[in-house]
Amino acid sequence: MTGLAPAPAMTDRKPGQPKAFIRLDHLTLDFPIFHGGARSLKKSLFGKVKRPLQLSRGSRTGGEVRMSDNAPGVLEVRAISDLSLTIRSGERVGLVGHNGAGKSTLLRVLGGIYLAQPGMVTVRGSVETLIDTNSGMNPALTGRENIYLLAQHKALRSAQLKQLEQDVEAFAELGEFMDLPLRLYSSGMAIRLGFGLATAIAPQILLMDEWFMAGDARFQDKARARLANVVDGAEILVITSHSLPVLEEWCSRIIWLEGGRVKMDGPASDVLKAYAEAMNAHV
Ligand SMILES: Nc1ncnc2c1ncn2[C@@H]1O[C@H](COP(=O)(O)OP(=O)(O)OP(=O)(O)O)[C@@H](O)[C@H]1O
Repeated sequence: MTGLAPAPAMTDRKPGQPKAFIRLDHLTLDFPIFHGGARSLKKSLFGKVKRPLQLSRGSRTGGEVRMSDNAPGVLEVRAISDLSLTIRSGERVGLVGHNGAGKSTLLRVLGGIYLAQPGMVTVRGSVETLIDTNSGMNPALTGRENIYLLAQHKALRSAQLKQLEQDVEAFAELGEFMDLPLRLYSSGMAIRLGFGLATAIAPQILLMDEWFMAGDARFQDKARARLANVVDGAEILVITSHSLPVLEEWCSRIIWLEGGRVKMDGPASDVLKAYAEAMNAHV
């Protein structure tokens, strides 16, 4: 079946380009809580104690709910807290942690979607962020026109454009819908195209959320084969997942986050073992 063919080894690397590199220095990221009932929310969260509670610290859900240091009276969720780490070319990194530990937020910071507040983020190399299969696509355009859009964005030459078009068309298997506007696609069809586009060109740094793999069972098999090819072509992989087998298979290093901080960072086998033990102890 044509759709099972892996992605071509197309990369966006230029000759002489330096190796990919990620460094975070003392990164903190707070989300202010803007809510109609913020006053009553504040009362119920903080009213029962004399000084502000660090509500979520040590618990297994969410970041720390706190009063803002900068905006008096404003509540915020501290999703990332004073985080420092370095990821080098060749590393395959998995992020684990409880719900609300900060995994997706960290991925978005690395992808430039969220800006660091205090702290410094250095990301060297081209980045592809596989978080949402719809991102970067224009629903008013046809599938084929969306392929041209990507080619334009990546400044591909015409031979590369042809290769990209053939590859995505074979993968997505959309038939005549390839020449119809995206807004007419079912969600599964849009995922096929979005996934095909997002995994057509291997970046230096690949950031991936586990939700990106969602889809029907047959599509998942195809997607895995294709993804493996793109991961091989990338210098750095950072993936968030709750699936330990997925992390075991894909990652050499695991960073375990808890309340926006690093709880453990090391070889995948060591960290996953400790993490699984901690999870079992909480059941
Ligand atoms: N856009 C946002 N606005 C406000 N708070 C947010 C936002 N995104 C995340 N948060 C908060 O930041 C904290 C970290 O969330 P994040 O989505 O990074 O966690 P996660 O580790 O990816 O969780 P999960 O495993 O449940 O997907 C949570 O407490 C969450 O409530």
